Amino acid sequence: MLHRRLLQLAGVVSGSVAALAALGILLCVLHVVFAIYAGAAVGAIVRGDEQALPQLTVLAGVALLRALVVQAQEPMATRVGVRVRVRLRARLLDHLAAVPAAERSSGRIAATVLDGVDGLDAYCTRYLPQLVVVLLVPVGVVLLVGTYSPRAAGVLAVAAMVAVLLPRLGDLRLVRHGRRRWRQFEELAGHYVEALQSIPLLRFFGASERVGHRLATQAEGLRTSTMNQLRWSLVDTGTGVLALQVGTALAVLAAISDATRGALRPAEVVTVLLLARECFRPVTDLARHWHAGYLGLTAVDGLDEVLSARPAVLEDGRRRAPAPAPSSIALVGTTYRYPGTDVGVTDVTLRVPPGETVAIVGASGSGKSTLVRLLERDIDPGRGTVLLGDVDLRTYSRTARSQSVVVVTQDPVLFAWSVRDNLRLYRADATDTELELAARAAEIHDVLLALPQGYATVLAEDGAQLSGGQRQRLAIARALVSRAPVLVLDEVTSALDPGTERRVMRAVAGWGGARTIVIVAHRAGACAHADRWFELAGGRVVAAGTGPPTSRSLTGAAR
Ligand SMILES: Nc1ncnc2c1ncn2[C@@H]1O[C@H](COP(=O)(O)OP(=O)(O)OP(=O)(O)O)[C@@H](O)[C@H]1O
Repeated sequence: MLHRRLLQLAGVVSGSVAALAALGILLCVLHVVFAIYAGAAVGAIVRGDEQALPQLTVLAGVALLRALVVQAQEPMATRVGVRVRVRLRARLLDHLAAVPAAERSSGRIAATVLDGVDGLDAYCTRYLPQLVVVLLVPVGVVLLVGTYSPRAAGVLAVAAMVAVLLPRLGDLRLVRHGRRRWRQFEELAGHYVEALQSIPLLRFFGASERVGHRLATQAEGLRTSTMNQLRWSLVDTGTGVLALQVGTALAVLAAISDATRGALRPAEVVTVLLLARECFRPVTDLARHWHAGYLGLTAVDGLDEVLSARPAVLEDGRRRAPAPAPSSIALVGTTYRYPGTDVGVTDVTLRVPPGETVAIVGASGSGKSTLVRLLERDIDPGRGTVLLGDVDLRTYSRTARSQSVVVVTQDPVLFAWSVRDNLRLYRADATDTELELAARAAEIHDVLLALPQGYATVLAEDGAQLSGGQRQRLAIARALVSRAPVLVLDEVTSALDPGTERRVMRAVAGWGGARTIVIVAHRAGACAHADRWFELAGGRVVAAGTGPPTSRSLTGAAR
């Protein structure tokens, strides 16, 4: 079954498929030559003819060649498969990078990027070349058998058509239901990942049993639909195999009856038998490859969904140099609405002069995080502009932007790398001394030293062996190591006690002498060093002032 969209997705190289098909056809030709010589050799042996020896030598040669072709087929298919997978995964990951984190589901994406792409590989490198072989070889073999026994050829032709076409009737149904099964699989994968990531939380709230039951019900649904699929698929394969066995038996019977009438030499019955097998071998191989490649067909919707996901920002900025330090950052008449809603931020204008520290305060849901997402260009404003160093943020390339603006959130991502490598995320060339200075400023140095291998300790996934406050301080140190002229700190001290919060933020303000700092905070301790402040409410700037935010604006924020 050909699927145009799947071929486009794989960017499948027709030359590679043709080469794989050519090897398949060559293998069949060798089988046919073997069948012809085997019949002749049997005849010669029965007659006691001295021709038997050269014919047996040819047979040995053909068998050797066949082994060589089989040896060449597998590595070639693997190479083409690797190309298809690498190319498609690169496209998928490129698209995913542009999709805002909030709109991604890790489990579903993992299912598509891993299993879906693997299925596509099997479809392109196994099923498609074999389809070409099936379209050509059985026809050729039937014509050849016709030169020995037209009746046997007639039987073979009918049986081959049944073996090829009958299962294809069920294929459409299989693919339709397979796509539904794939959806179930993606959803289950998504829920599994979500549950795995929150096991401690689920236990804490006593919800693990409930979630376990829900997953079990979903898994049972997937099992039922998989078994249904398998049943249909077995019927498919069964009809094909039946046609094949009956066809071979009838063809041989027809050849034997020709031989008894003297229309065929007895040894040639052996040739017809071997050729009949060769007529059906590509068909059984196709059925085998269909089952491997069928996953790719069912995953097409998931692959399409990732590739057609609308990127939140169009990355076409050409400015390659990061903004100079210090740089201003500003929002000018900026409005952003979340798709399908009327919430976000409205007509926000605020300017953070070079080297200044500005605090953004506001009640929960007032638009602070939305503003941060605009500053890091996770989203683009519907109206207005974000300016970095008086230049539109959109004109910076992704790399230049990430070297210019570093955002730290209250729940930072840490990698299962060594502490040192985590600290060097933004600057691979930072020296050990620079790492230590930043860690001391963020008051995390002693904690890191106390780890089993100090700074060389490899963190657990997402820094799981650290407390919330320690993770936040490590992320602050990491941001300090960077040379980004703008730091955006989004409630980065929410897990620290008031004393530590004050000290760390004082060190950050002192450290960032030439840096522009935007602090999003609910507490006075986090913004005690601010040069000016803005208060948001309902997505708009409702108050502003110089110095740290007033307790009134902070209390308003806490309301
Ligand atoms: N992905 C989203 N899709 C739709 N609406 C959203 C999304 N994220 C935020 N919102 C809405 O946009 C508004 C502003 O949210 P935002 O997260 O910016 O507030 P916030 O001030 O950062 O809140 P908090 O202090 O609780 O983090 C809220 O009404 C929120 O419900």
